[in-house]
Amino acid sequence: MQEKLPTEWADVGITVPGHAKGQVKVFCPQCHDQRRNKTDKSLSVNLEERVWQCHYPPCSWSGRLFDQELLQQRKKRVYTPPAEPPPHLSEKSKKYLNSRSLSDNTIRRFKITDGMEWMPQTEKEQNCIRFPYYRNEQLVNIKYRDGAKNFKMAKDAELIFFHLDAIEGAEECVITEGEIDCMSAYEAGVYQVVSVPNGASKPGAGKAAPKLEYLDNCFEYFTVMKRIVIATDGDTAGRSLRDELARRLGRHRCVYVVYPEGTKDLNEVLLTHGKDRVKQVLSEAVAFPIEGVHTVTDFEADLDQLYLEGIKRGDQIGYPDFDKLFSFKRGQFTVVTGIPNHGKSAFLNQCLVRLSSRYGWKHAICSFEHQPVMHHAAKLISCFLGKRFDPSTINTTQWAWGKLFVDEHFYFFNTEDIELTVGSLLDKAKELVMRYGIDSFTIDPWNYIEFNLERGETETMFISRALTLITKFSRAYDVHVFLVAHPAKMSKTGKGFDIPNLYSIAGSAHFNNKTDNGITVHIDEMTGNPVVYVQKVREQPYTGVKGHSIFRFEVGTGRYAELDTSFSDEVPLYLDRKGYDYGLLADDPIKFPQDEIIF
Ligand SMILES: Nc1ncnc2c1ncn2[C@@H]1O[C@H](COP(=O)(O)OP(=O)(O)OP(=O)(O)O)[C@@H](O)[C@H]1O
Repeated sequence: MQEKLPTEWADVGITVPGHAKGQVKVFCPQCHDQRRNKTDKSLSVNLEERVWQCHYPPCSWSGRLFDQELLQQRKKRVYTPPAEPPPHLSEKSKKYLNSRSLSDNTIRRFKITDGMEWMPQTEKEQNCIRFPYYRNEQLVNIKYRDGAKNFKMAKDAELIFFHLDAIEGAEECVITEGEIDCMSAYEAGVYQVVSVPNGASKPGAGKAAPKLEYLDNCFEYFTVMKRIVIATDGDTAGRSLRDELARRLGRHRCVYVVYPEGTKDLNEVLLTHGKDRVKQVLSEAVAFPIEGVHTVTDFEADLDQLYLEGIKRGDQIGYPDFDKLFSFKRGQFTVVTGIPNHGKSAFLNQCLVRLSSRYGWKHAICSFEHQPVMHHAAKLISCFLGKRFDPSTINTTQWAWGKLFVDEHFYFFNTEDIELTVGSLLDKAKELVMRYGIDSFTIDPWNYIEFNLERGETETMFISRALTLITKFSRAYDVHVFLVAHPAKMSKTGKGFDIPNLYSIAGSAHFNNKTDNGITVHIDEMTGNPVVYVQKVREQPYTGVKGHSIFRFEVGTGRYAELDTSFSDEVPLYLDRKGYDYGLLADDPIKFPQDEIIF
């Protein structure tokens, strides 16, 4: 089925006056023909947000336009390489590069040129240095940088590493945070060096980890690599990029640069201390702590950052009560338990959907309960859209949107095809970290895992070993692992089944001792409401605290709403400007000022 997501007003039959700005009222193409009041412009159109809503209640048609560029980039991956720029470099730009200790030879080697270019930041043409990006000697992209350090990449061009051809077939390389640092390493005689194309974005609360689209596009260049020296800047943003690069490329083969006092990147080292020191700094790069014994010196910079910024709360999924109890952090291990059919998987689905729609989390799911995986995808689409899975409730536009959303954020294991030991599931998850940068991994449920007991090992000993492996994986790969586990048979009192906790899980008390967090989903038999109990929080009170939150469950959509709040029946329409660039914020209904409603 080839649906087209609307990108122009004409695609949805809306006519807006050419000069219109802000918010306008127009005839609704869905209901105007059937209306008796032909003068009623019942459709409110917000031209900036690119959303609309009909205020004639029987119609209530609403929707949003999609960003053509975003869709092209994301779905079709159609890129347009820029034209080869003229080989001109002004004396002024050359002087600037020379002043950064870059020789004419290096400037020529990297084919640096300059020329006038329209810059969105200043809204005028500026003289810009052009850093060309090649793959197989073909120009793929250009970075333009003006004198005030504003930069932009070529329009619709593919994001790849700068100087990529230099690492083809290499077993060792250096990755820098900018072109000048990359050229500085080259200047110092380190030739297998590349730079990320768009620096490091400043991390912030509620902001997703840096998205390394360029790594997805160049992944094969790193498959044979044995040692990767990460030379991002020594500031907070640079460290965050460093950590994500190492997570994606595998910490075991990555080392990172520690800069001499008073410098924060390779170019500063070159300027201040010269070429030999650049080489020395790169050769003395230190390993990421994976396991073993550490001293404060090993992680001093990160510790200082913790001191300055404090321990951060994790990502909150947007339920006011539940958010006070619990937040989600990568690198942790959470067990979800509850009596069969009380909604463990359903609640987890809802959490995963919200973590994606709010923060862009990507999830790998090994679910034995949800097979074939297509059915699971359908449930997630329903939950995301807040619509029953039925063509009469989900129109083709919403359907296309839902598919795009699940396609971008979920990777499903086909449980028929894989060995079901903890080791092999984690190996598969490691692959997905490196290939797609997954943020969470769900195993649902535990009792399908094969117990491959070692000689003399009891079931309890095996569980302990398996949970240790999972914890190590979550820490080393900075992935939140969700493990759904059933309780042993629960006893029943007059008020219904007892509420299970981590000690109730069949097999071992290790489920309590060896996990970071424990959540129970339990239907209160007196009220029928699902109640979510946060039973254990390792990082109390930072990640959360113990307590419970009462929900309602919408069977048709699989959505949860807190007790006194309503289910949003709107397709999420908002463009989230707060940081996450996918532009979807589920459950936020479109808002128009009430006083503008005209019937
Ligand atoms: N609170 C609820 N009210 C009504 N139906 C529910 C509720 N919670 C879940 N369900 C439905 O019950 C079925 C089982 O839910 P789910 O798989 O999430 O439960 P579970 O606790 O994970 O069960 P199991 O232990 O068997 O895997 C699903 O069809 C789901 O839609």
